[in-house]
Amino acid sequence: MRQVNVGVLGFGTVGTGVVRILLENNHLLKARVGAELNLKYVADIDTETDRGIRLAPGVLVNDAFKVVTDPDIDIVVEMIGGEGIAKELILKAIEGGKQVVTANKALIAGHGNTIARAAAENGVDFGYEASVGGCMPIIKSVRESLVGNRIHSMVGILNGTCNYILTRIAESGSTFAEALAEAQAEGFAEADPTLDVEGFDTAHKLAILNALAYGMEINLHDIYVEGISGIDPVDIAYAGEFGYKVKLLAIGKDNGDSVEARVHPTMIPFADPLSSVSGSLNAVSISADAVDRMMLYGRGAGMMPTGSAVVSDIVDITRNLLTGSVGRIPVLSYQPEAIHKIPILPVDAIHTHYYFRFAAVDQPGVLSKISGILGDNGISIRSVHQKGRRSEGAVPIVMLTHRAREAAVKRALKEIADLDIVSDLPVLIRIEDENGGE
Ligand SMILES: NC(=O)C1=CN([C@@H]2O[C@H](COP(=O)(O)OP(=O)(O)OC[C@H]3O[C@@H](n4cnc5c(N)ncnc54)[C@H](OP(=O)(O)O)[C@@H]3O)[C@@H](O)[C@H]2O)C=CC1
Ligand SMILES: N[C@@H](CC=O)C(=O)O
Ligand code: NA
Repeated sequence: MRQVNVGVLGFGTVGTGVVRILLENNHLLKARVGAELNLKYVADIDTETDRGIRLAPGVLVNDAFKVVTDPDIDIVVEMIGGEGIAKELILKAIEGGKQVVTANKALIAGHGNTIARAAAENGVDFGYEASVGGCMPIIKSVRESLVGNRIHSMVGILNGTCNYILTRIAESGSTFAEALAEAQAEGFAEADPTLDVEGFDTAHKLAILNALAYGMEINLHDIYVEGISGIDPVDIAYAGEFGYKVKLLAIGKDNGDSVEARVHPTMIPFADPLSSVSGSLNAVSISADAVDRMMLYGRGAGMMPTGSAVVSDIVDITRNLLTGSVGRIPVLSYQPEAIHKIPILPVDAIHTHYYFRFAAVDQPGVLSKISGILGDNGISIRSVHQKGRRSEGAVPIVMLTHRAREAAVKRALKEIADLDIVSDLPVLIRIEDENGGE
């Protein structure tokens, strides 16, 4: 039986999950793959910490470069993270003709075009299923299962940490800080958790999905990103009164000549299946011409779910090695010469529904002034709700709108914020609701 030598770089949360699956399910993998997946090296700068796994003598090393330059290594599994040494190691491995697997979405979102070109030039496979949606086979679905479809849109919950935090605030009354600390303790969060809570991790994943779905170069720079750190629990509570949940969504849509790409807290109706995705779970709803709608759901973060996706790439690549079919599936889903720069629609040009909350002085005429400004900017109000007094002298006024253009909304909110009768900056949360009226 052929032996395929695997070297794992980084023995942290995900690296440990990968090693556990490779060792504990070794017989199962052998029976399914028809090859021996031999864990030749695990490299980590910390070789002292006990990860609860017994490795054979000589397997644990502290120099990742020793692994990528070892002529016997067939597959390098980069589990270090970040855009520094990880990029150097991956490119060195590819240039040395090794197959590479990673879960590093920050690196792919920032340098995926270069890495994909290097992989094609060197005739190697580059697997990154774990980089989006953890264990959910979203990369495989877009690249392979939906290959015959024109994809209209992808709307997803792609960050386990944010979804965990929003769920804990809504359902257990936890504070933001408590919920984040729990997510970190579970191993969901990035080494720098601002990547999670400010929406950048979700944007990394959306940049990857848009490239795969639309044949565009990976473009992180033009994605509109707003995280959850500014979310006030009161808006989560009001959302519930209107039949909405607040989720951090990644939204990618084909608009013909351009692509919509945005990440922001969004209100979605209880009837939308995404609204019941809780905790660290992820889900993506895809709309495409042949399949109509398809949804994927599963654990988006954590040691074993993410490890599962990494092992699926190791196995795909091993099968390609065994059958001489490396390079069968283009790294970025399209043939390199068919990948183009496609513009991302500026967020000011989008049309959607909105939730606003104003802190207004409790006096006659306030409502008519606010609604007058909205009307002058062509924004049609769906409903208005005056809530109980929240702070001394200020009354929360909550409004839901029909579909409006973002540029007009921002202009109107600026005019309203400048009124003497309005204290605090108005709160804006976008709504994705097919039944929200035109
Ligand atoms: N955690 C999750 O649920 C998910 C993570 N990912 C991605 O997976 C990757 C790994 O994440 P995660 O496992 O959480 O991160 P961890 O921080 O838990 O693991 C990274 C490991 O790499 C080690 N390391 C750092 N520098 C080197 C080096 N030069 N050589 C060898 N080892 C090194 C770190 O050691 P030390 O701690 O001492 O610095 C640490 O043990 C990231 O790209 C992340 O974005 C993707 C999906 C889910
Ligand atoms: N930090 C990420 C890990 C998986 O990609 C998350 O919370 O989803
Ligand atoms: Na995945």
